[in-house]
Amino acid sequence: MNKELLKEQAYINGEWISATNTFDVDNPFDNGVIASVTDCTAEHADNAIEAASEAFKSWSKTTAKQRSSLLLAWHQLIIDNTDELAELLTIEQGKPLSEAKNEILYGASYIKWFAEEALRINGDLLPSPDGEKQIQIHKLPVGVVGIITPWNFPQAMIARKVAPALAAGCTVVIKPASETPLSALAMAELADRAGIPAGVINIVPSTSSSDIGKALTSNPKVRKISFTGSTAVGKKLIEQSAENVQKVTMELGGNAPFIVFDDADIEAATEGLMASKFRNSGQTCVCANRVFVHETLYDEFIKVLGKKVSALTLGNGLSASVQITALINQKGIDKVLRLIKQATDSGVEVLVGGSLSKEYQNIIEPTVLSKVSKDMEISCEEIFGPVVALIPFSQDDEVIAAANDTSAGLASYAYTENRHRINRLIHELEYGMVGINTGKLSNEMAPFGGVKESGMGREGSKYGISDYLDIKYACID
Ligand SMILES: NC(=O)C1=CN([C@@H]2O[C@H](COP(=O)(O)OP(=O)(O)OC[C@H]3O[C@@H](n4cnc5c(N)ncnc54)[C@H](OP(=O)(O)O)[C@@H]3O)[C@@H](O)[C@H]2O)C=CC1
Ligand SMILES: O=C(O)[C@H](O)CS(=O)(=O)O
Repeated sequence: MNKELLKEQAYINGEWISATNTFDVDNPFDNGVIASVTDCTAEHADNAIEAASEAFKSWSKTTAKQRSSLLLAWHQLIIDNTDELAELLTIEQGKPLSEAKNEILYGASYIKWFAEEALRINGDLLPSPDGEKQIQIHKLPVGVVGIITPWNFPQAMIARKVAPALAAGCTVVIKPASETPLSALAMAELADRAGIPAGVINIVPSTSSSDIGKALTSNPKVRKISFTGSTAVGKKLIEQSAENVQKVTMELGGNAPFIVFDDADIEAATEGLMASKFRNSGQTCVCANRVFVHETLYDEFIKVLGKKVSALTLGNGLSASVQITALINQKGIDKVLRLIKQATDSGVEVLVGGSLSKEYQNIIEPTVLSKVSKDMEISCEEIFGPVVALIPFSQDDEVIAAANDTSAGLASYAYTENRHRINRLIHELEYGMVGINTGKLSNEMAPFGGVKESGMGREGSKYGISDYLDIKYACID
């Protein structure tokens, strides 16, 4: 592997910084150690915040064109280094190389999108009630942004936050997941090569995540927190951010319903389910988590689906054509096996898979569970593994109520050709995103985000940059 982009130090104020302690990063497939990374403390975070605060003074005064061209230069370097970045991502996160390449391009698409959006941050000139004063509206960068990201998309989740932040004129301090810091550090190296000035992007890898989180939320110089991860941690960060009334963007856990109605095309619906469920071996917050299938299609559906799931290939993400790979760590494996066991102990039937692979220690077999009930733990928790939980249903009212019976509200999916039903689902499904006849929602031009306990704010699209801007109103007589 090309080691040029494998960085093991923190990146603060344009410098690569070592520390007394380091932590190991291992390959989820075989638990082999691939790097030893600087283990930052709260003091490093404080230094990074100071650097970002100082850099903000000049970065926020650059022109939109200057920021746009630097983001485009960064985008191009990421594209030019896609293969190296993808290989690094696969060895630290585990996903198949083909998916890692897609993630690099997906993350890069946000950088290109917000390079363009930087040029469209427009204010307003409004009429005043008395017709005599001038009402000016200015959109200004919020300031230093604290960013905390998860291990499941270690490059794209950073790009999806840093791109709008920099486009708006903000500067950032990033704590990547300790499972997967290498992708973040490689992106910093390419940002440096692109000419993004020192202090604009700072990265503090750390195993002391709560200390770094407290350093970010307790410092009044940090004006915003952007987080993707579990709802539990998101709630803590929202609570902590209240101390300095920081803005927050939260992309939290999901529990996506995937509803197959009686008029659905079974071939299309099973294809959509495969795409939604097995991406990243089921470790995404928008994976189909509960699969409701109309009773009239149920037997045919499980036959078609079972064949496709049984054909999935398992192995090392670096091997071509592998589709299902290791889960991120033992904690993730234990959680999925616990949910499967609780379901089977309650009488649920295993149609495909159901246990740890006999050939690969950290891979769970792609699994299909039949006749799951909506009240089982596997229906109430985010599975985060390659497991399909099938729930039969008969009435529209019943399945919409069941789909909404969760504190999550991120992604939802339905397969039907009935226009009236589609209109009803779009209005009645309590989710930030609804996929109709598709299992793939995410792209840079759409507003990604949830409602209820799946978070707040939107990432991507023309809406994504407003989370990094303040509105200033000037009244001139
Ligand atoms: N919505 C989404 O996209 C995601 C949802 N999840 C959900 O979260 C569950 C747990 O996954 P996991 O990766 O452990 O997610 P976590 O929420 O635990 O971790 C996400 C990020 O938050 C950091 N973190 C953890 N605790 C704190 C804290 N107290 N203060 C500040 N930062 C903190 C982590 O650092 P550290 O490196 O120390 O863990 C990591 O960088 C998954 O099973 C899934 O249900 C997970 C990932 C993505
Ligand atoms: O955190 C996640 O799971 C990602 O946001 C999902 S996606 O944006 O890659 O679909």
